[in-house]
Amino acid sequence: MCRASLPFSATWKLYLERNSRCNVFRRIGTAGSTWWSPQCAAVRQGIVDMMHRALREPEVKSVVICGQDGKFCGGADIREFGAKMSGPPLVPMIHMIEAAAKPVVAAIEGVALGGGLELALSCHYRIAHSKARLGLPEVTLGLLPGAGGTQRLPRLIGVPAALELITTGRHVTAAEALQLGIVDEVTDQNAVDAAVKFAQSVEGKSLDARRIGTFPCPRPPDLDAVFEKVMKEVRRSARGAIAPVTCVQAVHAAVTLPYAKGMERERELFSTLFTSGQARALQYYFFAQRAVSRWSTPSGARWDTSKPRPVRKAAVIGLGTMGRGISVSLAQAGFSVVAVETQEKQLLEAKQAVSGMLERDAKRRGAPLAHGNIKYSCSLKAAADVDLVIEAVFEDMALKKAIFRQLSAICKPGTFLCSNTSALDIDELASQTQSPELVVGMHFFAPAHVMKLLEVVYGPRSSPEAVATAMQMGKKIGKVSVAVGNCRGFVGNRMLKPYLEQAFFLLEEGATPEQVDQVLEEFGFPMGVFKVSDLSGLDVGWKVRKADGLVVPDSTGKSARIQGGRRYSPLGDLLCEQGRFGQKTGRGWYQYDKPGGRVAKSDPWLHRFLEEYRARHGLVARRIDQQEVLERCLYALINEGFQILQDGIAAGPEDIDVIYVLGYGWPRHRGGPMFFADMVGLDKVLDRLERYHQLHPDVPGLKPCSLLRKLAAGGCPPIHRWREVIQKPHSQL
Ligand SMILES: CC/C=C\CC(=O)SCCNC(=O)CCNC(=O)[C@H](O)C(C)(C)COP(=O)(O)OP(=O)(O)OC[C@H]1O[C@@H](n2cnc3c(N)ncnc32)[C@H](O)[C@@H]1OP(=O)(O)O
Repeated sequence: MCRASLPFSATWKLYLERNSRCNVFRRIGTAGSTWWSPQCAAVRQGIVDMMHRALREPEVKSVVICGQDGKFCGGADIREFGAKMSGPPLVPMIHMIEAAAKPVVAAIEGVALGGGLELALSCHYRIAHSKARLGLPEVTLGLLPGAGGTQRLPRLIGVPAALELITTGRHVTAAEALQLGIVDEVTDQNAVDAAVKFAQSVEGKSLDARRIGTFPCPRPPDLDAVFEKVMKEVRRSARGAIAPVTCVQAVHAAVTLPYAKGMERERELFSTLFTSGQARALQYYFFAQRAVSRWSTPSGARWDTSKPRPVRKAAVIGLGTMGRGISVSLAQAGFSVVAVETQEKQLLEAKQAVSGMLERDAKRRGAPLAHGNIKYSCSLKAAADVDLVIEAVFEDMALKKAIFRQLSAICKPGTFLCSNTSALDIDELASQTQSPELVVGMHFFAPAHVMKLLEVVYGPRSSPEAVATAMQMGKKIGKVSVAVGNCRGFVGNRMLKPYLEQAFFLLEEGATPEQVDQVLEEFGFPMGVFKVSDLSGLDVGWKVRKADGLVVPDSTGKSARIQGGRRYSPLGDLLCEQGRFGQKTGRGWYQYDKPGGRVAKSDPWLHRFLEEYRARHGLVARRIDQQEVLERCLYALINEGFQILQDGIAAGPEDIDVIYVLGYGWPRHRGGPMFFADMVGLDKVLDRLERYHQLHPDVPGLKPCSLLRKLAAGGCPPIHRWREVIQKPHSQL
């Protein structure tokens, strides 16, 4: 028996067990990480050498490949993808294992992902621990499984199931893997011991039927129709991402070509993806999503020095759409929840709605119901003994202030008071309380129980403990929490403002909502800016603009287009004055078949309205090309992102990018707005902004931010080096 041990990324070691009785382990190789690094090369070399030796030595009858520290293999080290590959290549190694004349068994504990699963698929048998997860997540990194995964998996589990796993990158449990036929056995006991036992039980048996590469690929009878349908669906949901489409092409090759030719095709397709900008973007995003948990604030508070306080019981104040979603999230994560709504009728409605949401979700996930965790009350006093409160009432500063004053008097000392405000000043709320250091923002995104993003907003007085507690709370309820500073709109909504503003200006200059939306959707947003506005309700922004004094009594007059010396578009206000609030009224930038309708249709009324508006203001419509639409909307948003970095509101570009991908539909395969700027070239973004600002000097949002100028003047350093430039001003304070 030869036992080769393959740990995931931390330390790679390879052991030889001469025979299972004498248990002599010999270390063959140790490495820092995975397939691509020189250390990985040592691992591959170790496997190759060990396999040769195991096959040569007559006393070795079978081989078990297992991981170290309870993890089989998480696949390639993504950080090493740029490096030159050395050592034995992966694919021949996999073929060598499959061709072995002695049984090779994979003992899968922890994870078998990507190249790790492909290695397991080259083994003759796979035994998994019941808690193991398996998958081919390459597509989420802009790649395809390039070590035979696209050719072997369909041969093993059939084309439809393989297509689903490969194009989504979904991880499956050991139980599902068994059901699908990916593994041969699942055990609750020690998987390595089980694999050793299994290997001994199959010693000497024929392996002819165990080499997946030799299997014929099952061919669906209606092959063309199946692939046409899948391709259509994948193209629709990929929104411009190339990897899922390429994955389908690779699986198609498995069905239509002999194995060796299919492998060649897989390699060709893999190479095109490997060097693509989308793969770079997705791999950047993979690390960005992990980097945001290592938060820091300009005052020096940090994730590794700030200790969160335990939270067992939390209150949600205000049970509108957001409060309901937040209550559901908390209850599902096992928190005791006190849900407060002051009006009896609304409380009852909310209770029914929350119960319905919990029931539907429990059914969908096959999980137990979390009803028992929620107590409903009409009184704020019910929050007296909670550890943390999330206020989620209307976006009205006076109302929120009154609630914070009351909560400060009612809640036990030390209770964290959080607001779900999407834009209002956290410091102003904190100033209403006796302990401003306990106040932070927890900005959820609608629907709050579904959306993965949480902006945790620290004010100048928020304690590191309060930030750490809110960040940890977010993690516990399954959100990706991003710590951001306090300013109007924080990061996400602040950047949205110049984006929306440009969209309005483009309409004034001759574009239509359909044209602007089409350009943005082709870029990869699920919905263009006007469709999103219709969905969220045009009255929301109108209310804010009114509160800001931007909406003048006569929005049709000439002066309405200038506010505070800068260009302003009253188009949104004019629509609201007509009662056009979007989907909810059946009319907005588009028309819908009924109030609440969802399918946006072009509205001739709106086009006439735009023409009349332009005529009234002496604006001559011009032809606006796609490039201008995209650049003006996106570069204005990106420019605000640089300003946010300069102001220290976000600690790094990763924070902004994660917020935009998870909260605002920015296409993941484009990495996020700041990554996109890096890809386009900071000098090019600067140049275009300068040009647009020259043409529109009354639009401050188009004036390039000095951080962007500084980065461009400094030779456009790559995005991972921006922090060095950003952090300098803070360190000099
Ligand atoms: C021919 C082609 C051959 C092979 C192609 C491939 O194999 S591509 C890679 C396929 N594998 C993956 O995509 C796995 C990605 N990782 C994960 O899904 C999770 O990290 C995992 C393994 C399930 C562990 O999750 P957990 O929540 O326990 O930890 P976390 O995600 O926070 O990760 C811990 C740190 O490890 C870093 N890391 C994880 N995976 C990789 C990787 N593949 N390469 C490099 N680094 C990886 C992760 O970034 C964390 O470190 P940090 O410093 O915090 O960023």
